[in-house]
Amino acid sequence: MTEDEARQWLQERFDVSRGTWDRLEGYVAILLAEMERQNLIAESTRPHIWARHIVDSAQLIPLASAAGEGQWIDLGSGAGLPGIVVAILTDRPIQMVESRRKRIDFLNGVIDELGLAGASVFGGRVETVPAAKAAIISARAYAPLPRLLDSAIHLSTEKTIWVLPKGRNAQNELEVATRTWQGTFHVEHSVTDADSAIIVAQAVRSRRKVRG
Ligand SMILES: C[S@@+](CC[C@H](N)C(=O)[O-])C[C@H]1O[C@@H](n2cnc3c(N)ncnc32)[C@H](O)[C@@H]1O
Repeated sequence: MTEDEARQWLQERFDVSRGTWDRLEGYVAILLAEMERQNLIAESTRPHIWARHIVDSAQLIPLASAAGEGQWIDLGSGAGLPGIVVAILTDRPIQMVESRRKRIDFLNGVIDELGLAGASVFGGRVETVPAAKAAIISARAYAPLPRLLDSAIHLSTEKTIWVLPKGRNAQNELEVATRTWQGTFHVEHSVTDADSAIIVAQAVRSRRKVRG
């Protein structure tokens, strides 16, 4: 996908208004400027930021469209991917979880600068976020699936839709995870990278028996 195709994809999928384009472009500019201070995205992806990061994040939104009302929680948000993109393109309240101080400050700065009223940051480890009932949970390049589920199951209910972009390892990670986790899992193709996949899951629960 070229950068032009990426913008076109966004326009067609989200019917992006002028104000929303301004925010997306504002976010890209802030992110690239911050790269002088911290390494937020791989240097090699800089010229392809719209396809590799903005669309790569935005494609999660339609995959979670069946979710009920409630919060979207994004684990290990880092640069704000997909959290900030979701906050710009949807009205859903979103909480980004990030443990590194410099990244927490960056995310809060983006929220302030772009006026993203529905977005907030939990500065700390995912494992320490108070129990919640997220409508949607996302995690991009945060942790392998078994560890990801272990760390965040307390933020979910049976209704939560999990949207989890993965590289080539999606099928392997799924096989390992389903030894200890059950639920409805399926794998979607990524629109930005033929080799990548997105695991979409619901009704995730542990197979481990609770001892009486
Ligand atoms: C490889 S980066 C990916 C960032 C972003 N999601 C993206 O796709 O560009 C992983 C991020 O997860 C954060 N992280 C890792 N383990 C975490 C944990 N247990 N709790 C909160 N954040 C965590 C790291 O600080 C880092 O910013």
